[in-house]
Amino acid sequence: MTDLARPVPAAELDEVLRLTAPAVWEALRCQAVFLTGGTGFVGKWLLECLLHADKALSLGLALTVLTREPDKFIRTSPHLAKAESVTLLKGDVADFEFPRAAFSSVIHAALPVASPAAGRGNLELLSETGTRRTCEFAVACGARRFLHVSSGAVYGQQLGVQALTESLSWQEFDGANDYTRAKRRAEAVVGQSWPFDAVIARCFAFIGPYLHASSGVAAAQFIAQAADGKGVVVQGTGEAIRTYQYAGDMARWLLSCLALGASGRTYNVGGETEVSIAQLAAEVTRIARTGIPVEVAGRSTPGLAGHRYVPSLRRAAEELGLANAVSLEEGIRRTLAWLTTPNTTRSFPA
Ligand SMILES: Cc1cn([C@H]2C[C@H](O)[C@@H](COP(=O)(O)OP(=O)(O)O[C@H]3O[C@H](CO)[C@@H](O)[C@H](O)[C@H]3O)O2)c(=O)[nH]c1=O
Repeated sequence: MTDLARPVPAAELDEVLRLTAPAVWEALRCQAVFLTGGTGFVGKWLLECLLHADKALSLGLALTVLTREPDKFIRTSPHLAKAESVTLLKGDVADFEFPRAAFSSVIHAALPVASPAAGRGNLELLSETGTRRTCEFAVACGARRFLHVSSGAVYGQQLGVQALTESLSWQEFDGANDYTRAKRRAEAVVGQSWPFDAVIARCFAFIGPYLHASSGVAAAQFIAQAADGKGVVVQGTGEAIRTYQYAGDMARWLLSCLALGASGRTYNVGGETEVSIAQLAAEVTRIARTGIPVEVAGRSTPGLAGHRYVPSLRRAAEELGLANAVSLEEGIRRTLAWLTTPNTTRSFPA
């Protein structure tokens, strides 16, 4: 997959650098950061932004990325994997050998990977095991800060709730799907008593470079179809409601959570503009100018997050001063540009 190697345009990384509170970069100065999930969508964006800031601000960062397939990461993302301040550590999050180095921060962004043959409950177990292993490593390496990249999926179905707030609770046996249960289990591990500052970021839905159609999520598929000049096909009825945050905003928010989040606190990370899946398909089609009408297949495709998946962003705004800078329209434009213009260097309005 050659497109994996296409970096994020420098102008976007400059934008993240400019919009991030200086206190975030100062908190990260001279840090040794250990990252699980560094080769996924979230992890690659964090690496891009950290490497860019490291260079621009001479932060003196040392970034260690745990990966099951270092060779593949080197092959597909050499600009990240071979960066001077990046070290790759081969291993699985469930049982990796602890390196003997000290780290100041740990970011746990790894998703549990369960084979399709794995039985029910396996994803939960993997999620818990990997998170516990990462927390134990954070203790062993003396980390002071721990960012757990969780998901808004933990809320499950909250009927009648307009915007999901961090203080909402859920019943353990509420019929939630495997993914939701796995993410809840991971949060429960992070919530135990550890000797580091743990901050939980609950990530919602995103668009942007590195989100590939193969991820299976609707937005990535729609944008990829349009980028290929094809008509957008909505598999479901298109009635589900989502908000989408642009990846650069996501990375900026996550780094702010890591550096400035209160210990033991949870923050939603997501977009604010509500769209139905059908509206999203129409918007992608309009912006890409394919001229091909959206097809709504109306098949049963429940998605991972249920009908309404809208975060309250008040806590992130009030406590961390965070706001989204990239609109849904601009985010779609940038994602299309990334897919269709290799190594694009175009700049964006401030
Ligand atoms: C793939 C696909 C989905 N859909 C529908 C099903 C759902 O009602 C809605 C959204 O589905 P998806 O985008 O697949 O998944 P969704 O439930 O939003 O998953 C969200 O929540 C997940 C759990 O937090 C996150 O991991 C995802 O990043 C995030 O997008 O769109 C379509 O109409 N057409 C499609 O082709």
